[in-house]
Amino acid sequence: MEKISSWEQEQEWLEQVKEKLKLGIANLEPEVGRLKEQATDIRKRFWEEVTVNTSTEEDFEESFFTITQQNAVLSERERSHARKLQQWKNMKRLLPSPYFGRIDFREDGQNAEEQVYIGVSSFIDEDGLSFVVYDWRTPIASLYYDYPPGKAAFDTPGGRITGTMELKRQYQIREGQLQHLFDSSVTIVDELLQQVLGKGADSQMKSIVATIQAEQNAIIRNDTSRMLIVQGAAGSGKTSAALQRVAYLLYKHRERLTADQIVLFSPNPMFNSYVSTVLPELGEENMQQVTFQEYLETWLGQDYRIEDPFDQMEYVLTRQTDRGYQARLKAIEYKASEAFLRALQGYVQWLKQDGMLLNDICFRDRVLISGEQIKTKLYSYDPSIRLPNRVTLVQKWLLEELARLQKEEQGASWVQEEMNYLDNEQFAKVYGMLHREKGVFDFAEKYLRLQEMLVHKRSLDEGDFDFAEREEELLGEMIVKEQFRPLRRGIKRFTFIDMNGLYRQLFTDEEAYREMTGDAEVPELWPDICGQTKDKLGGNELFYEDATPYLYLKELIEGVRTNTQVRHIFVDEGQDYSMFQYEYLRKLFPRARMTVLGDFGQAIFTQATNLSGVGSPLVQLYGEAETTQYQLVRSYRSTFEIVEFTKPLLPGGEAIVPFERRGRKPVLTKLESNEMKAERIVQDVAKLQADGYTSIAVITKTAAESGEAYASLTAGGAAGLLHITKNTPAFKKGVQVIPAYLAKGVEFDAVLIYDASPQSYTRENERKLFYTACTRAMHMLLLYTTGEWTPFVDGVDPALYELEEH
Ligand SMILES: Nc1ncnc2c1ncn2[C@@H]1O[C@H](COP(=O)(O)OP(=O)(O)OP(=O)(O)O)[C@@H](O)[C@H]1O
Repeated sequence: MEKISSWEQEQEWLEQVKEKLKLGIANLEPEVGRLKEQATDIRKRFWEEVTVNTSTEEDFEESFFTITQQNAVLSERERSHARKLQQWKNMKRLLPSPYFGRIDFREDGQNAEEQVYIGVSSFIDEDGLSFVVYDWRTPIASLYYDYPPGKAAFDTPGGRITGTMELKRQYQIREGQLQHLFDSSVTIVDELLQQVLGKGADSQMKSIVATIQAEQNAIIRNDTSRMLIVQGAAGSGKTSAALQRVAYLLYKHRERLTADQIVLFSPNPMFNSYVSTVLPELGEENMQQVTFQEYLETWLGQDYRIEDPFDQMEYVLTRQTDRGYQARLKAIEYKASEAFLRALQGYVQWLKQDGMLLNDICFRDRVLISGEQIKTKLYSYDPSIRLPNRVTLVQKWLLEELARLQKEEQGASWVQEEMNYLDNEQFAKVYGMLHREKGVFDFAEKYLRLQEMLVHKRSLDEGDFDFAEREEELLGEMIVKEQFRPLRRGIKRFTFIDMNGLYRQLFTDEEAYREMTGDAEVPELWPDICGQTKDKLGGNELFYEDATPYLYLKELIEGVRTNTQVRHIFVDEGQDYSMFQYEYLRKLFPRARMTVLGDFGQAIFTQATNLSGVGSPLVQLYGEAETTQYQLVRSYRSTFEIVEFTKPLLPGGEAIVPFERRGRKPVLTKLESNEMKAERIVQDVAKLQADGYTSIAVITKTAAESGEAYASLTAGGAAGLLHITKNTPAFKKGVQVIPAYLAKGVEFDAVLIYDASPQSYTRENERKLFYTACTRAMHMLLLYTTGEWTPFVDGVDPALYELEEH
């Protein structure tokens, strides 16, 4: 390829590439259509083409051979179709914007330099050999992200390649037209990034492939660590890096890894919808997205009503004057701690010797197998066998016992009675069941004949009589079996273990607790904590802070459920998960690698985990050798002015580096009354909208405050406000009223902090909430109060904001 340098040459090249793409698309189009037809056709005619003949061994072999052959042809067609379709889709995706970057690279020892154009997928020329566009995930493309012009190197499966990057160019191409072109040198800031970040917020996240920064690229491409921990400031691109990483892994391991083997844990369902478009935009399928709460519901939802983290948060933030508040706070902290984790492990050791609580297995108000019997059985096994293994043995024994008791039960008088009262419909049902049961299929056939005989009033001969008896026996068996079904199901679900009692038993007195847990430390206010926990359990409810420990204990006793399919777990907002949750995830997904992204500066939940640094428990999860930690300190979301204002809100915030994108300083407005405040906010929102901002959030501290704000702003004349609650399924563009903890992970053009007074934000746990709320703003941040300012603002240099007092 000739060296392309001027704007005209670039335009010409773009036209050529577009032509090539159009040609490629046109060439493939009929083929894609035809292949699809062919595949459906073969599927349709599959059985017409093969005649199955099993009369002799040869015939059978021949049939088998034809089927296998047909199948192979079909699979190949389908594979080829999938490949071609993918190529075709990729070309169509490239057409409006074929590439976003270019590097000219001269490999050491080579004379010629290569011009490498980079886009969202690869495009190979007609010759089938030369790349017109390189996928951003190819090894050579990493040069674009990792280096300024000059000496550079990249890793390939065959080793490291070194050389010199002569040129690094960025393009903005929209609807096939070249709009801008930037050449970067060592000193120039990333102009494309400037442009991208200057745009408005969207209700859905965008991909960042054109402007991935070197520090983010390292995270995206790390493919060696079992555990990858990213601690990054607000707006530093953690979620973005996570999503591009998913796309990278899917590309790199496309032969082995599929999107459903990757799970992303999201902070709330709304966030799911926010990020759900990024991967499809990159031509990849979405990974599985879940919230931890959904997991808890799956495993415990049948037995308990589980509080969700938002209700817990609301309690922590609003119920300071409640009796027992301090104890609950202590409990939340303790139940998320490593100390409690160890205590539960100690408890299971203790249970190995004694103390298991087991439920009677009852049937028709009778105890069939008593808890005592089960206990005796459990402790009769060799004590060196692990508890869950013994529980499994007991389970097996119980199922056998149940089968025996079921047989015995068949002679009981109630069975006879039931049989007499079977109406036609039930009879038919039982008959139907008999028919379905493979083993009694024959019997059912005979039964039919018997019925027929009865209908035709034929007298029964001796043989028939035997048969009727057998029928009765089988009917009896069916009846008992049906009634025993819940018992069997229960045993399979381990309901013979009194889990509620076992968890509750921990929360008795201090001495007993110590004894059962191998001398675990007891937090302050233990008696109150015990009372609260037991009250909840009594009503078959679980506090959020109890749900994971409860599940953890359950798994330690019953054996761990595992999912070996999943290969990658991503945990976003990772600071909001407790060690318990991590420990649980590690056990649940034994074959998965984990990527945890979070910001301790936004750790608004009491059970937060510090992700990085010395003594981070997260590093211990897989051990230091298997863990890589990254720090992201550059903040991309907010303007320079907003970042400078939010930095001092956090201890250690001075390490955060703003990106050079300028805007207005945050505006702090003090008003005399709530009415005036509402009026002013309504005016400000209108002004922001007039200035072209479309995504605006009035952020409150709690859901309760959101309700108030929504009412007072609506009364103040605001129309069409969106009131966001934990049940809102997806983001929409517009003006929203939203509690800070639901705004986690997302962003808005403008943020209005509804009440920045000391009443809302004073306590240490409110500092991070305040920081989280302020850092949602991309371009404008406005704060309001009717009295004093929160002490967190008092600590900020007044030169960093504009103050208006009315
Ligand atoms: N390299 C990049 N190029 C373009 N935009 C970027 C880049 N990195 C981050 N951004 C943008 O910065 C904003 C913040 O990114 P993201 O939400 O991924 O950050 P985060 O670290 O997860 O933030 P938080 O912790 O506050 O939720 C997004 O609008 C994202 O598109």
